[in-house]
Amino acid sequence: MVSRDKHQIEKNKSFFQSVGHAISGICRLVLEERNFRFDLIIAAVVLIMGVIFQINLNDWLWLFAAFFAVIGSEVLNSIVENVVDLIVGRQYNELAKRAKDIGAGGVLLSAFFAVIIGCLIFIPKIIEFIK
Ligand SMILES: Nc1ncnc2c1ncn2[C@@H]1O[C@H](COP(=O)(O)OP(=O)(O)OP(=O)(O)O)[C@@H](O)[C@H]1O
Repeated sequence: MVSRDKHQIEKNKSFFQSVGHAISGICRLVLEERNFRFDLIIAAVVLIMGVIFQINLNDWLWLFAAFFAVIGSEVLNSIVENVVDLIVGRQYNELAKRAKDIGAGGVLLSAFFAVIIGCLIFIPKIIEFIK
């Protein structure tokens, strides 16, 4: 979704205008970032598993922390990619590669954290279920 204030470069005039641009940014993430959509699908599956296994409040808090760690790093990675592309355009640049690879590394680390949280919460429950 493209913002209605297409050519605006001044500061937002109201809180609602700020929120509108923020929602437009989230829509861009969903529509244009494949990995972000993948994260949302995984989050939906984990949410369903949490309901099925009736996990407790503490487990839900850890899952939300893991979810927002991954989403946060995806957002930062997308910002890095866009800013790098804005600066270097479509030409190879060693510093551009470094910035993008580090951004991708941050996402990988947060995904690793989320997988550990998911395993610690669900593996005992799955073992209990199949016993
Ligand atoms: N301008 C550039 N100069 C050098 N290397 C680049 C440049 N643009 C991209 N790369 C390399 O290509 C990789 C992928 O690029 P980019 O992050 O733009 O693609 P992507 O498919 O959107 O990545 P992701 O899967 O993380 O969303 C980067 O991690 C980097 O190694």
